[in-house]
Amino acid sequence: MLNPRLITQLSREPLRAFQFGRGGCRRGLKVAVVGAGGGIGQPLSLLLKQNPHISTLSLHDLKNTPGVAADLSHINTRATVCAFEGKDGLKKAMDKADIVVVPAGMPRKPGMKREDLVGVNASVACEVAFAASDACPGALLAFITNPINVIVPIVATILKAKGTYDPNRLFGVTSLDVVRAKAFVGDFLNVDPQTVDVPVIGGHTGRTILPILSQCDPPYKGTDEEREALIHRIQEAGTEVVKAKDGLGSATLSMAYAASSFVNSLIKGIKGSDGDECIVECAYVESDVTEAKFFATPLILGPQGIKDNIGLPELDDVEKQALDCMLPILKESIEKGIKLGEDMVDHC
Ligand SMILES: NC(=O)C1=CN([C@@H]2O[C@H](COP(=O)(O)OP(=O)(O)OC[C@H]3O[C@@H](n4cnc5c(N)ncnc54)[C@H](O)[C@@H]3O)[C@@H](O)[C@H]2O)C=CC1
Ligand SMILES: O=C([O-])CC(=O)C(=O)O
Repeated sequence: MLNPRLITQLSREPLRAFQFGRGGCRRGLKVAVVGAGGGIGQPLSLLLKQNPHISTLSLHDLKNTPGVAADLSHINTRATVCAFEGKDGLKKAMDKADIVVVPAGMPRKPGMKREDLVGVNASVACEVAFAASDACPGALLAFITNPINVIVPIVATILKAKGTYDPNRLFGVTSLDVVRAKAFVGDFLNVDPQTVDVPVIGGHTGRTILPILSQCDPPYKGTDEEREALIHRIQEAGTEVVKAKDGLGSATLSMAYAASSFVNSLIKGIKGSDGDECIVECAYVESDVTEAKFFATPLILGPQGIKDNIGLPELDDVEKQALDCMLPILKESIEKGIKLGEDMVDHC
């Protein structure tokens, strides 16, 4: 066990890389968490430490990762935990990673929209995209950083300019919308939410979050008013948490749960499914399913990331109207992201 004074001393060293566990990082599936010291990053790292397929869990943040890594390294599961800090540590943390999951960046405060975070968070995404191009060009990249609708097009544009873009390997994580839809529908129907299946398509702000209740399993039964209220609650659930936390940030624990489930599915895809099992997750990816160049739909995951885009679920008339309403909003965010990405290619 490393004693805390040694960690403090080490953290002043310029290399800023530490390994905890038996004999350093072992070969195997490597998952890097960028933003690992934050509200989402810490519980997400805890959940990922429990995945037996991960042999190296590589934690990066601007500071404080040695403490988080030392703490996690005492858990008796397979993954060796490595800690990296600062800008210099980013590429080292991501070196030859199989999966990079990114909960780095600023969260909302009450009164803010997710879009208000672009100014700060675009540069974080840009740094990660540049580092990924050099350190792990074949990795699956899962961005949690808001606003997802803009951040993913920024990253795609930068990766394209660097010649390392593979649309099957870049994901905006929207699984919290699915987790919430399952929780709220389960509550409404008075059934175990784990047994609920409901696709959520589109993007990750307000009206661009579209739960397809017509395809819910078990079938959703409610009046039109109840259905409208339920959809509105799913769309505004992030704001519900921001208000409840009253200035102390946005969803962290439910997001960590949703992101770890998503990463576990990516891992299942990489490892190959057992028999006929199909690994399906909704995520915001490059898409030709609608007029929007990026769009979340259910995806089949495989060893190279997206194996197949299942496309739009069947929609009823109300859902078709909601889709028409959301597309201009989503397209504007995507254009903004592409433009920002082009501007950042030379300046990041
Ligand atoms: N996709 C989704 O469904 C959700 C997305 N989010 C977003 O996730 C992001 C993180 O949220 P929290 O963990 O609550 O925030 P937080 O502030 O608690 O943690 C963010 C961490 O990122 C680190 N960071 C900032 N810039 C960095 C950089 N350049 N390199 C490495 N690390 C850096 C910070 O030091 C901090 O530890 C926010 O943008 C938030 O809006 C939050 C909830 C749901
Ligand atoms: O609402 C926020 O700012 C965080 C988020 O994306 C969510 O909880 O869905």
